[in-house]
Amino acid sequence: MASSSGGVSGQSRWQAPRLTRPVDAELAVPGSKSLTNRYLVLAAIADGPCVLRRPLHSRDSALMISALRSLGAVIDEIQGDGDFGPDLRVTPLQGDQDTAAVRAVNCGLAGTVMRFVPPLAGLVSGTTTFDGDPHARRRPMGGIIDALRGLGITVDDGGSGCLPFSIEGKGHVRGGRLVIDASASSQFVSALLLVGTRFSEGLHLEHVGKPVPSLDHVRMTVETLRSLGVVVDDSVPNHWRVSPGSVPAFDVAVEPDLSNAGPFLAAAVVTGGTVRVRNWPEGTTQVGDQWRRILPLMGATASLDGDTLTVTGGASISGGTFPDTSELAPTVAALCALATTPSTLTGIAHLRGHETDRLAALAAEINGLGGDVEETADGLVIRPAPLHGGVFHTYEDHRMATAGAIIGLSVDGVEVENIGTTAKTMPEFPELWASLTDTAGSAGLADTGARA
Ligand SMILES: O=C(O)C1=C[C@@H](OP(=O)(O)O)[C@@H](O)[C@H](O)C1
Ligand SMILES: C=C(OP(=O)(O)O)C(=O)O
Repeated sequence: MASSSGGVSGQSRWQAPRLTRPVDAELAVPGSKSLTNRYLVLAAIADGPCVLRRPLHSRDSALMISALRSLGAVIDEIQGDGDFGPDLRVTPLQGDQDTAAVRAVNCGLAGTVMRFVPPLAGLVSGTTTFDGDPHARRRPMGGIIDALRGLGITVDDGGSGCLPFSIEGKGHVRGGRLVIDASASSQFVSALLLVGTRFSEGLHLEHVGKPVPSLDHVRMTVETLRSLGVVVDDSVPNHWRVSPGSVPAFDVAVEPDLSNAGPFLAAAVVTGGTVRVRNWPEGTTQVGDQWRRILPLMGATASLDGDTLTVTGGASISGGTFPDTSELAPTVAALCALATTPSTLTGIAHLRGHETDRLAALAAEINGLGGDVEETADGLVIRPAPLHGGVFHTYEDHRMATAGAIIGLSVDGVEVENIGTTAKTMPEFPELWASLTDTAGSAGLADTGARA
């Protein structure tokens, strides 16, 4: 298990395994980042101790655990049956924190920590400071800072609208009606909904502005709350009403991270092979379930038999139009860079505020390997072009690193900078990728003749 909450690792280069034969592999992937960090926040405000089974253990979950501990939650590792680390028992925040102490939260580069924890800190008496990695200071935070002020919580951000900032919690929040602009990140909405039931008047949140991106993640928040008995009304677009109440103690199994299954499924598409992912949920709110729809558009087949998703690549990769791919976009873009026909990715302007400006990064790195990628106002146009080897820079972005690995499967000599950045949500990536690529016999960098 990797649970480092420290800084990012060094900028070493990793030779992406190059394959000339189809993969044939079966694997399980670690728990969902989005579900793990939602359940952790909800457990911290629950009525009694909660258990998370098969949670994610990664930098983002470790940062969330540290943040919740600093606010007063007790989080213990307990024995479980997962392949990727222990289960977690969470004893919620008590009302008796030391209000004189200043608590410091390191958000790293985790959107879920920098957006989900501040509203929770507003419910705790005393000062909490928030900061993160250098790039975290450039990620959008305005919706959260404005919301906290709208809720009567004092925030000192030095006028920046970004990290770092400090919050003076009063130990209670009245709540009620609140209007925000969540066009930069769905996480602004999720953050407020997650704790809204603990506001004495609940929460009536309204979004005004350009559309909320990554709406699947808001639906995940709403369904997660409902599954625990919290009453949420989302029947009117851009309005969410959370009834005042409490979160009953819970014991949940965390689904595998279906977004992080993407690069492995992509390996089947790139090599014309087959990849089976175990423990695929029958019903889920994860955006990664979209792989079952997206990969067939690229010429693959995808079938869910019991709890195993099987993807088999076709004779070549077809490009297409891919709207609103959210956090799947870097994986989709990597596949499009290897496709035989052009592709357009739309509805992802907000990716400029992710771990890095993902539109600029994908265009620069794919073009650096000879690709033909153009940035548009809200996405990318990717045209077929013969790719060559080179360094694929990753900008501390786990999904850039996995995008480089996907391209490296069929392009000689791709070196991915800082593969360790995958520890943000999947520290096991290099080892799982090695086991996957071994199934086809890694052909080495000098080999030629891959299908794609
Ligand atoms: O709530 C969540 O767990 C997430 C919401 C999305 O954020 P944005 O709305 O900022 O894209 C997504 O991209 C991120 O990876 C996880
Ligand atoms: C955008 C992402 O992460 P974060 O939760 O840090 O926003 C992501 O994982 O693709």
